[in-house]
Amino acid sequence: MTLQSSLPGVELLLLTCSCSRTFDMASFSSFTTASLLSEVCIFGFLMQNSPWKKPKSCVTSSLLPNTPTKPQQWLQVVGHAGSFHVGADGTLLKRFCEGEQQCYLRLMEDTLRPFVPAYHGVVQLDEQDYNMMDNLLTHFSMPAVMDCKMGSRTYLEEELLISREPRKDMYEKMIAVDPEAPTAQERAQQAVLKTRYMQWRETLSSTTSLGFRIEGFRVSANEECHTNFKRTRSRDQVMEVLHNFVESNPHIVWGYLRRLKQLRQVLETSDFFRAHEVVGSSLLFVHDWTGRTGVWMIDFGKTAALPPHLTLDHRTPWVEGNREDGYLWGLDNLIDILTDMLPLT
Ligand SMILES: O=P(O)(O)O[C@H]1[C@H](O)[C@@H](OP(=O)(O)O)[C@H](OP(=O)(O)O)[C@@H](OP(=O)(O)O)[C@H]1O
Ligand SMILES: Nc1ncnc2c1ncn2[C@@H]1O[C@H](COP(=O)(O)OP(=O)(O)O)[C@@H](O)[C@H]1O
Repeated sequence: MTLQSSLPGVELLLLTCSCSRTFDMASFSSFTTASLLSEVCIFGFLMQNSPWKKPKSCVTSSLLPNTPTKPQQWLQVVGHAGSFHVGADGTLLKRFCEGEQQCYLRLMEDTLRPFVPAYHGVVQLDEQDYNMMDNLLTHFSMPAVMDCKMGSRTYLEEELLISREPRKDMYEKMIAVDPEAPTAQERAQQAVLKTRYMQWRETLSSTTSLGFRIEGFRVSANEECHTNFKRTRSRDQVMEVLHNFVESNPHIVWGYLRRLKQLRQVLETSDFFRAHEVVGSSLLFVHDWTGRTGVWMIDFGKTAALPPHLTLDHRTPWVEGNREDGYLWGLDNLIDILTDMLPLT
């Protein structure tokens, strides 16, 4: 397979991946380390400037001015702090997750490939593995970026079955939004179960009512990231946020609609999509002042392969056991709302 990358080691790496669907992680990692040594040196250099350990929302990063390659901007709208490094040549490193790696390997051979960041294999940095992928902001100029979490459920079914300790951090996040939300028992424990927290977030936002929610966006480089959408639930509220993101520019809305309709068409026939429960995955919206727009699927950390006898239509409402995720239902609603944002002709 030929890859869109100027990194020779990376090409070699993916050739290895695509030849063998199952491989030994340990030998894969050491191969990676050896073949990408020069890249890792560059990443080591970049680490001094990386957003490691910064707060969870909206982390910006750019490469040093004397970096030999084109300077890159990167913005983390939401997600776990400390999971990313900006790589060289338009790449991004995300802390390794084997499930996500498996998804990217399959996606590189699926019709969805143009709708996800190109995947370049695993690299190792300070004994930590990373999945290496394209930085989707690379070809934009001072882009506006929005993260929409897709689907009507944000936790895996299997998480319901695992009995976990109630969490104090989630209790704190809950009362920060609504001090009345915890039950008497949760208040006494000062802790909530993760699935209870996730379900509360779903019903408070548009996840339950529309099958997607806006996690955050930033319109221009000199402004803050907006992430205060935990209570953005109704269709009208969502539309208002989308208007703010596109600055009511119909040209941008058209661009996004075209892309989302193409994505929907491909999702409806994708082998990968039919055979996976896609939970917690986002659509990353990117546009810039030139009018360029793009949307990609990102975050496959909680995307799980289904047993061979099971397929999903991604629109049927979820009941425990059917594993439906509401992804396409959410995409239908998102397309509908964007369509209603266009001026009447
Ligand atoms: O958005 P807030 O309200 O902060 O809640 C977050 C998100 O739901 C994360 O999901 P995602 O990664 O899909 O954005 C989830 O990560 P995972 O479920 O992926 O782990 C976090 O769980 P913890 O990582 O367990 O804290 C949870 O605390
Ligand atoms: N390939 C990418 N290109 C550009 N930005 C990305 C890419 N992947 C993730 N991001 C940025 O990082 C954020 C968090 O990504 P995500 O994969 O959802 O992380 P987490 O698994 O920690 O939730 C996104 O909202 C987006 O801003």
